[in-house]
Amino acid sequence: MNLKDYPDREFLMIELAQKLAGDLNTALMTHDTVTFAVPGGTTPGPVFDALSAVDLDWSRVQVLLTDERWVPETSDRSNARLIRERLLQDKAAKARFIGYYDGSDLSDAGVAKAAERIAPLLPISVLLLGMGADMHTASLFPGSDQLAAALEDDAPALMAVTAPGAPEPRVTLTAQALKSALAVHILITGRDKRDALEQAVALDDPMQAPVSVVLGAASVHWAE
Ligand SMILES: O=C1O[C@H](COP(=O)(O)O)[C@@H](O)[C@H](O)[C@H]1O
Repeated sequence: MNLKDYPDREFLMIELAQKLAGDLNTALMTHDTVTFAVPGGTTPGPVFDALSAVDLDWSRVQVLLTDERWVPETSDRSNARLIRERLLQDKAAKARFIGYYDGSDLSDAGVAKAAERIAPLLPISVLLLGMGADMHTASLFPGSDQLAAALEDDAPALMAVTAPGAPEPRVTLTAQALKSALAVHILITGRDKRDALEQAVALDDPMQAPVSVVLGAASVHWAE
């Protein structure tokens, strides 16, 4: 793991946006289209704001979510809503967004269809992940009934999962889809998440600390 410590959050968000833009540009040099997988949640909004203004060939960028809460975009818990409002703006409005939520009840058949839809977009070219203070990443949650299956090497790329204590079901990219990404960045802020990161490194056990599946390959970007 490569840990980058920034003097403050504003600097972190701008620097990380530049780094992601550089990785996307590099991928665009050798591929007609590239896949950019991004998290939802409360942390990445400012990175998306900065990235949306960057001049790159967004028309060849396919944006996927690392995970989604199974709610419509009218909900402020919708990760797709965050992506539309903060990333798919300005220059990045030309990117193609492939969301998961389709208004159906979350069924195995529905998730299998969504997994089929994203299969041609894999492997991920550039992956940005968040992490919770409970060491979850994407929607791979410690204590989730589906975690062991989602960590299997032969798991489908996308699975329906439940997060302990969360109000709605979710879908998540599984460990194998995340691990196949060519460039991996994790964005965390605050002392509690820095402590959680250190705990994840010490545990080195994906069942207790799911984020550890990607730590070996990741650059972790942190500011207080
Ligand atoms: O529920 C989620 O949590 C993580 C972390 O979110 P944050 O609010 O602590 O930044 C996020 O990466 C994931 O995409 C989201 O669905």
